[in-house]
Amino acid sequence: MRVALFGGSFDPPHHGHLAVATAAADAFALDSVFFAPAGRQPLKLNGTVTPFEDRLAMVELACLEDRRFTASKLDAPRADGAPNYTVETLSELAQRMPEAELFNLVGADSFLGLPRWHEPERLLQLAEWIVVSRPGFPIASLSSLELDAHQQSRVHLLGNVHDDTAATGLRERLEAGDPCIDLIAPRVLDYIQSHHLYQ
Ligand SMILES: Nc1ncnc2c1ncn2[C@@H]1O[C@H](COP(=O)(O)OP(=O)(O)OP(=O)(O)O)[C@@H](O)[C@H]1O
Ligand SMILES: O=C(O)c1ccc[n+]([C@@H]2O[C@H](COP(=O)([O-])O)[C@@H](O)[C@H]2O)c1
Repeated sequence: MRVALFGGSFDPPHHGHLAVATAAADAFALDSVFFAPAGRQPLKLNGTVTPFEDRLAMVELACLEDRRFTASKLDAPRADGAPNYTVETLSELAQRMPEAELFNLVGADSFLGLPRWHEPERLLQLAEWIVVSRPGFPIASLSSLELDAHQQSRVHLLGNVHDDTAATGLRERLEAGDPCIDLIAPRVLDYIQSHHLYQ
């Protein structure tokens, strides 16, 4: 089994997320991509616009778009209110699936923040990383991270995604009454409308 963890706020899940997961699954022959909404993102402790339960429900609907995609509660809010550190999430996944080849899937913008993540060296040991291009965050800029040769061998760059969808812009457009039909999966859009999110 080749399995990727794909963490994010998913507020809401959008076309960019699906493009990233599809490109990674195709290029790396992934059997499963686990979309894991973050309960408390360690670098965004002020929280998300939308409660975890709604983000998880939207991710479950978005994951119906491809049979390789699965919604995961691995990053559900912790009982003690602690942040969801990816190093802990990947360790948990490795324990649950000891036979799996593990990948961590991120966009180039997230990867540029790696030095500020909890235990970056261990993060690169626990999984191979798939880093996907995002407009405005050129793959070339990733060389500024100064990884050693072994770490570099654990990081795979995927430069064929050019999708400029971002959740922040979508939230603004939804709030203004634009349904963003081409950028959000129809089932997710139905959920947003029936639960009066982003109004
Ligand atoms: N259009 C995109 N292209 C490439 N990667 C993306 C894209 N959208 C999101 N990602 C990646 O998906 C993961 C989860 O992203 P997240 O849920 O925070 O969405 P976002 O659109 O970046 O949200 P926001 O605008 O609120 O910051 C991150 O690793 C991010 O880099
Ligand atoms: O573990 C950390 O220190 C850490 C720091 C920043 C981001 N992350 C995770 O990276 C994923 C993408 O986050 P973001 O906000 O960059 O889209 C999400 O699952 C976060 O929980 C994790």
